[in-house]
Amino acid sequence: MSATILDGKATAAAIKDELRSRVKALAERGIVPGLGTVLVGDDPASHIYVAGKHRDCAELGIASIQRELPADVSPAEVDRVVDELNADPACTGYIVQLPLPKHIDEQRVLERMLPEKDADGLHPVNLGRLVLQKPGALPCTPRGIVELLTRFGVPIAGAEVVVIGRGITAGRPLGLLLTRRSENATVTSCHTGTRDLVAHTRRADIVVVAAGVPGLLTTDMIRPGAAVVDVGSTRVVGADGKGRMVGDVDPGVREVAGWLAPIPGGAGPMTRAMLLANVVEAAERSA
Ligand SMILES: Nc1nc2c(c(=O)[nH]1)N[C@@H](CN(C=O)c1ccc(C(=O)N[C@@H](CCC(=O)O)C(=O)O)cc1)CN2
Repeated sequence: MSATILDGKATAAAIKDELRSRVKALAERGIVPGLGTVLVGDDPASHIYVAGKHRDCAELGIASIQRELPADVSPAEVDRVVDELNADPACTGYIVQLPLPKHIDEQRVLERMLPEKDADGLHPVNLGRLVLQKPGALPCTPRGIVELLTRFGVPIAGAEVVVIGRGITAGRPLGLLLTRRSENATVTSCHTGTRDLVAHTRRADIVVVAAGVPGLLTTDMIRPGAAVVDVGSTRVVGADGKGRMVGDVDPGVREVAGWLAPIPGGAGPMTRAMLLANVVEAAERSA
């Protein structure tokens, strides 16, 4: 039996429709949310993601503020741009696209942002709020995964969830989100160095893979009927010389899993939709 596909593209489109009316309601009160982006360097994937974020904003009637900086920018210049967005009243929320070039300290830049303008939920204050189960912006990929599972009726409360990968944008905050009282899952945080990884994944009701290792999760590693969410995406060049994205989940898993959020078309589009939700919610809160 083939898995039910957790269609992130269609779900993100439905969420955008829901947000459109909320942006309209804000506009009727004279409030236009404005999303800022800070993009440093020439990483082609980052350029594509940021362009997608601004396309989404244009579709919904959210204003866009774009700041692009060269790969060899000085830390002081990045600080200056962050300070500028912190002070700009037209920018109601913004993100710093990750990863940053090696010579820029990511954590220092995130900490310089005003927590109330952090549209990505990656500022330490917002991550602390997540730990404390207080309201605040949530990281977009974890929020999108929980939303996707919920909308497709995948049981989360009481579920055994294994998250492979502990990065700051996906794996680590996802574990925190799923163990909140409102989600109530039991989470095991694994990584590529976990001893006997398969013993963990085989017990799980839900497996989320965000390790960036193509094909890491194979058919024999999951319980038949489990839900699987692919988050890791790696660009590879095929025999035809063309580039394409591959996930951390082996294609055979589709035949064993009960549900599958694939790459592409699963968690990625939900990440974009949740950024919009964070921006709209922040504007509603400030109104
Ligand atoms: N500041 C942030 N940086 C990064 C984040 C983030 O949430 N905040 N997440 C990722 C990149 N990202 C958004 O920023 C992102 C990644 C992937 C997708 C997506 O829709 N992917 C497609 C496939 C795309 C392709 O084929 O090229 C999919 O899965 O269908 C959206 C957003 C790291 N940095």
